[in-house]
Amino acid sequence: MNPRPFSDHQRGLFVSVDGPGGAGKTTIVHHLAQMLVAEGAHVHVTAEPSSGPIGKLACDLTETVTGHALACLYAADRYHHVETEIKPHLKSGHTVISDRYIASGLVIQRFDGVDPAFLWQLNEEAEQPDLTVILEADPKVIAERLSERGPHNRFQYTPGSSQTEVEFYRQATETLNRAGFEVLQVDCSSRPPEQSAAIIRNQLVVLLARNEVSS
Ligand SMILES: Nc1ncnc2c1ncn2[C@@H]1O[C@H](COP(=O)(O)OP(=O)(O)OP(=O)(O)O)[C@@H](O)[C@H]1O
Ligand SMILES: Cc1cn([C@H]2C[C@H](O)[C@@H](COP(=O)(O)O)O2)c(=O)[nH]c1=O
Repeated sequence: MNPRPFSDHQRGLFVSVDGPGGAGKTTIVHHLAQMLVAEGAHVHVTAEPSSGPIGKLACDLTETVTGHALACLYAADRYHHVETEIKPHLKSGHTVISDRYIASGLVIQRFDGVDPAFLWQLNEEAEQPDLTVILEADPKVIAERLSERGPHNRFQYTPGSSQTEVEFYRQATETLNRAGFEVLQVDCSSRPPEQSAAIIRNQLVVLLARNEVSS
């Protein structure tokens, strides 16, 4: 068994982490990055909305623009993010971890009533991650985490939003599975974030081993 599985690969792995508001995406991404760096990986942590021009615009407009227009803006940011930040880092051997990616695009704009089929059409040509992580959690647990931490955006203010979002993520996961994405569902209701990160890390080791066998 290779003791430093992440240290000697030409192209890095692309991992996305999505899930309902307050599930723990940012916290788990932080632990995962620390874990991979400790094992010799070059890691680039990124997020959506991206820090690029379209991401900044989307961020500025999220409270005032709704529905299809906002969905298009987030999808545009995603395609630009892939070309200008994600692919260049993958090419230089970084493992890229994105805090939110396609699954968020399939879920969040549904709160504004956008049809999931439209959201899929907008997003289906974006780069497929090597691993798409979907955090799952009991809606009651994440509603409590959200109220302790405080909501980050208008989608998290509505009572019952956690319950609705968990269901939207379930449907998005089905769509991604049907489209052939490598999806890992991690229930983070009662696990400490370090353990959720370790589950993701272990799946990446499996993927690296699989890639070695097939190359
Ligand atoms: N087991 C756990 N796993 C992850 N986060 C947890 C856990 N228990 C408590 N938390 C806390 O939940 C809160 C929400 O976490 P975080 O901000 O990482 O979520 P998020 O999914 O990135 O949220 P958002 O969608 O609003 O960006 C944080 O205060 C975090 O410390
Ligand atoms: C990727 C994506 C993001 N959003 C919105 C939702 C929030 O306003 C921010 C994300 O901030 P957080 O701290 O990670 O919760 O971006 C969106 O509406 N649609 C998307 O596809």
